[in-house]
Amino acid sequence: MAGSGVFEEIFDGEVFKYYFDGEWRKSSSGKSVGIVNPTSRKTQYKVQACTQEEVNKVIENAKTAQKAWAKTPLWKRAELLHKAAAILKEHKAPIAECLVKEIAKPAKDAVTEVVRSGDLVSYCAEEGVRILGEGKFLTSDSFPGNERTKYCLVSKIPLGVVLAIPPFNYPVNLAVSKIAPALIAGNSLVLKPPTQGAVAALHMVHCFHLAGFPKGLISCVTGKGSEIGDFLTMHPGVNCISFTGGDTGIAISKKAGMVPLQMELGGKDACIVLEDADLDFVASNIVKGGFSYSGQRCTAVKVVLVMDSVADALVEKVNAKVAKLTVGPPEDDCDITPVVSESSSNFIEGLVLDAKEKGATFCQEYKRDGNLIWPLLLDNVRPDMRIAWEEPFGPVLPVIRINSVEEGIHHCNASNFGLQGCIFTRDINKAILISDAMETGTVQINSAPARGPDHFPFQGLKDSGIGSQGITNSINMMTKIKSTVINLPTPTYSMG
Ligand SMILES: NC(=O)C1=CN([C@@H]2O[C@H](COP(=O)(O)OP(=O)(O)OC[C@H]3O[C@@H](n4cnc5c(N)ncnc54)[C@H](OP(=O)(O)O)[C@@H]3O)[C@@H](O)[C@H]2O)C=CC1
Ligand SMILES: O=C(O)[C@H](O)COP(=O)(O)O
Repeated sequence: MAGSGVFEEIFDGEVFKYYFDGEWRKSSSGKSVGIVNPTSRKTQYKVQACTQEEVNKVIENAKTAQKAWAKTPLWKRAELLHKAAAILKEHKAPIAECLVKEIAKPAKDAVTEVVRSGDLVSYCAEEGVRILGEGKFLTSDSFPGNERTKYCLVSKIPLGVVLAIPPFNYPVNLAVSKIAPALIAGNSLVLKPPTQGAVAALHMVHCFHLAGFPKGLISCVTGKGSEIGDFLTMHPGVNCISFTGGDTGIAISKKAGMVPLQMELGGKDACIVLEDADLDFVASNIVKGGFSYSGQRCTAVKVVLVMDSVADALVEKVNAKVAKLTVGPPEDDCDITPVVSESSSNFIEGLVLDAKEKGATFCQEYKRDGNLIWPLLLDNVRPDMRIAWEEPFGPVLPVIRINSVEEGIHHCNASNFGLQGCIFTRDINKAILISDAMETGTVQINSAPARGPDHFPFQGLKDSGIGSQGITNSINMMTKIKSTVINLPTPTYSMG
């Protein structure tokens, strides 16, 4: 059960505590924030509503802890991360239980998220000792007019305090994807978890606590993003922000100071299907890509752009598979579970009603019970419908019929988003041409979009983000280059 066993100290019996200076504490605000279970729609857990004063102390503390951590040998940092990864995996069951209750993630996927997170932390430790242990050596004589009198030693140094803000859909995995690179690179880390998913994140942080990281190096403050978010992101003590979420990220990037930003935001991932594609294979990918975790993935297939000549056949195959999806509570490991909140369900319903009014073909009857929305394929969607452009973040997938590849590319590139896209065809030459023309951070050929494996670069163009994630890129992003130049009194050429 959440907050029991080794996790007892993170819970006061009513409210989960926040983590500061290596200890679990209650906020002086005396206030808490409720976390509503998307399935029961009742308050499941409560977390502390931290104050600005507490945020100030956490950041001050993180600053001090970072100085000592930067002097800790790289292999020791890696050793602690490996330990945290093992503890995380050992306690996958209670953490997964929180994911089921807080964000209605299907039971098996919840366990997978925790295990994947442990693997990510270990991989990051290994990658860190390799790439941070290497630098560059340059000599001056390669630039015109110079003799070989200067040796430049280039290394990577930490940034300081990294602020990590993950979204609700992967509160553990998208938290460790920021925590592990920050720590291996010698930074300290302040985590502000999403409210839905905060309790799973607090359990994950306790695994780092149990691993024995120095006091103050990792902290976790809870509270509503709308209340403490701006204070955190605009705080002068923060040296880097790594954020994953929706449009909030655009607002943060306008307000944040002169600090490096890593922003992974929304997407409208297009799936372009050509006439020669294997339609059974495509249908499986569309159903998995569009409906897993009820479409609440930034990398979900969010619009199908299919050549008209094969559209009827494809839609029939997709419908046959949609009919087999199980719908119900996450505890039963159903394919389709309630979406995260009532406001999210209402938003999705708004997109569905707009499509209905404008004449889309409903392949299934629209059905909703509370936050549970049955999977729905909308055929013959046209560009004047909101669902053609907006991200439902739910189990509703639009199909747009196209008459040329150019039409598909045009629709994809007219979007404000540019996260991922995918192409299905047996013609690899055509696939490469289309991939090059698509304005997205990643294009998958013959597979639905996906972020993983977690060491692959992951980035969005346009409103989908700034910078690139993936283990190696995140480590690099959370460091700065430092040069030390050795100046010699006389030129020296090797072997000369
Ligand atoms: N590209 C990618 O990698 C991914 C993108 N996403 C995108 O995220 C969205 C869904 O996630 P969701 O959690 O709803 O996204 P939000 O943008 O609503 O929230 C993300 C995080 O920001 C916090 N937050 C809210 N307001 C502020 C603020 N003013 N300052 C700082 N932080 C704030 C939230 O806290 P709180 O919960 O307390 O409000 C949460 O921790 C979708 O658009 C999806 O596409 C999701 C996953 C991956
Ligand atoms: O948050 C998201 O939606 C993820 O970044 C997508 O991850 P996945 O493709 O591995 O599900």
